[in-house]
Amino acid sequence: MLDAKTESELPIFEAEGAARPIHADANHPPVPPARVGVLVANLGTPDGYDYWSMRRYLGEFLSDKRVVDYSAWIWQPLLQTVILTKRPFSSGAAYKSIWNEEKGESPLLTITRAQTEGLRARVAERFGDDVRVDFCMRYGNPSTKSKVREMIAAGCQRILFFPLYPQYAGATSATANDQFFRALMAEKWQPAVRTVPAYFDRPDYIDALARSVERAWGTLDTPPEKLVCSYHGVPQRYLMEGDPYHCQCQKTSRLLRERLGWPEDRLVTTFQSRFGPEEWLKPYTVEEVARLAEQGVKRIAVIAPAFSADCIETLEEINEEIRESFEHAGGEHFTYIPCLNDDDIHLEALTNVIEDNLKGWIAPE
Ligand SMILES: C=CC1=C(C)c2cc3[nH]c(cc4nc(cc5[nH]c(cc1n2)c(C)c5CCC(=O)O)C(CCC(=O)O)=C4C)c(C)c3C=C
Ligand SMILES: [Fe+2]
Ligand SMILES: [Fe+2]
Repeated sequence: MLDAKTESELPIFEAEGAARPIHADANHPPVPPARVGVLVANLGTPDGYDYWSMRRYLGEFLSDKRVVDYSAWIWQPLLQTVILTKRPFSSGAAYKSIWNEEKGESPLLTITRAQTEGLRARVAERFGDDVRVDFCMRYGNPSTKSKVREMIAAGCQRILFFPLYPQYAGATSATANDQFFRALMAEKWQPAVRTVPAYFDRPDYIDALARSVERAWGTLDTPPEKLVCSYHGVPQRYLMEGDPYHCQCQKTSRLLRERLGWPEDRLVTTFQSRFGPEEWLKPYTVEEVARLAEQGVKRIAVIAPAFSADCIETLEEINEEIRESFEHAGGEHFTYIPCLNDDDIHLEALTNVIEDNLKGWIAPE
């Protein structure tokens, strides 16, 4: 008979599938059957919109050097005294206006959970029960660390980590990956891992975006004159330092326009959510929609292709502040096109991304 130690070292993927579970005894911990994990990650969100929840969340977020890369000697005193004294109030009020009161959480969390449930069902259809799908957040809860730990405890000896950002940015995809690797540092049994790259140029993802535009157009008697593609901004300097986010946003817009069969001037690419005194990627959405209105454009639609789920930046900033800027400058009809969220066509595209990235680890049934 094999002793327990030898048995735990058995190859994990035997020809016929997962290894047998090993039950605990006094000299050995339990070892569940081997599985594959898919861990979806989004940005994060505060636990509440009160001052201290907001301060904790913004403090964690804005202390991330991938997000704000100033020297800690200069940045931390400013952050801890000025910014974290004021911003939790203004951001808290913005979160309050969009909060999912029924569930006691932000829309980003509600939608990310719904996306995960949809992905779990689709992945189970394609791969059976050997793949576990869950989600985590880069900042706040559920934390990346807690979910990595759960996956390992559930027997995931291979983990596919999937930051849900169509375009790569150091401030989003890279920091999510950093946090994933940090979580692995705390584990005795480190699984084999892969990270999913940006997926903005996949035809199935572009098709999902295009269909959401066509759906919005179908609900309107008169079509908008312009579609504004508003991406979350980053400092212009990050582009100059090699971050490809700007180029991937521009390409997303081009591919979307080509898929829609539109002329160049019907779609405008802009960047939103500027923070701090530095110059960010331009044109700024809030200024550009006002400029369009001043030039006589009466009807626009705005879509936010950098966000896989609606959140404060879309529901509050675009649909309230940016709408106001357009209307104040003389615009008459503003349509906000929701993010792809848990739409079937989006989840199908994301499941395809997962399937492609699981190749060589596990095959569809
Ligand atoms: C300060 C610098 C920031 C950079 C750089 C940045 C990049 C960036 N962010 C997203 C996606 C999201 N950001 C969200 C909220 C948010 N972002 C910043 C700052 C930067 N983001 C702040 C301070 C906040 C909090 C809200 C506020 O106080 O204004 C969110 C929404 C989270 C939610 O719970 O709803 C998302 C999503 C991308 C894609 C990106 C760069 C590519
Ligand atoms: Fe942001
Ligand atoms: Fe570029």
